[in-house]
Amino acid sequence: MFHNIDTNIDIQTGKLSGNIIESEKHISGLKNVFKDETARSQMIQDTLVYRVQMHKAEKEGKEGGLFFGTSFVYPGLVGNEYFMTRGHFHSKIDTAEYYWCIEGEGVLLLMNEERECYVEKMSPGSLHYIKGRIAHRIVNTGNKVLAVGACWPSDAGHDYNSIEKDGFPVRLVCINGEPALMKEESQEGKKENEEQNRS
Ligand SMILES: O=P(O)(O)OC[C@H]1O[C@](O)(CO)[C@@H](O)[C@@H]1O
Ligand SMILES: [Fe+2]
Repeated sequence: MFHNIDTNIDIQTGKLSGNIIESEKHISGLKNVFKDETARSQMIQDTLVYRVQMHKAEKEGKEGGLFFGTSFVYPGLVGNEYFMTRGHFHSKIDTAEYYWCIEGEGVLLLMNEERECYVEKMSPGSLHYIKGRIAHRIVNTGNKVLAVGACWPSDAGHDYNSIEKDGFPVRLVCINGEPALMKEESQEGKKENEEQNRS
């Protein structure tokens, strides 16, 4: 009658234990993700930037299944840019995802296929519905771990290619100890500037 539970979540910290899969991203695995690649390459390469824990779900990768996990983004900077996840669109582009902040302070950076960005503040209890066709990246702007729960269709997949190619045009940087949004110059703006410099 009673079904055995194979996994538990610590609801204070988001930590999963039991039947789980864990992965870690260190500074060494985040080449070209941050703006200041020189700063990244000069850091201690095994510095942990984020860890993801996921429940090993039965219908892994199959239509109809769900994934559930917690991402832990550690506090830190690469140059003046806050530690963050790589960010991705879903391979099955229309699939959505829920995020909720468990502890810490941060920003959810969102981007549509036209590379237009918007942000949502993350603080304990904030709930974030990420619609399909929206790339998402978690940024830790605080000084302790940022733990974020997530639930998404298990056949959604991760598309990192478009992010690797062009990145997000908005970055979260630390200016005078405070988080600030830094917008990358648009291609048109760049061209205009180059033309002005030439004349
Ligand atoms: O895959 P990224 O962009 O490195 O983000 C970290 C993780 O956060 C999640 O969105 C939720 O845990 C995973 O799908 C993803 O692997
Ligand atoms: Fe996702």
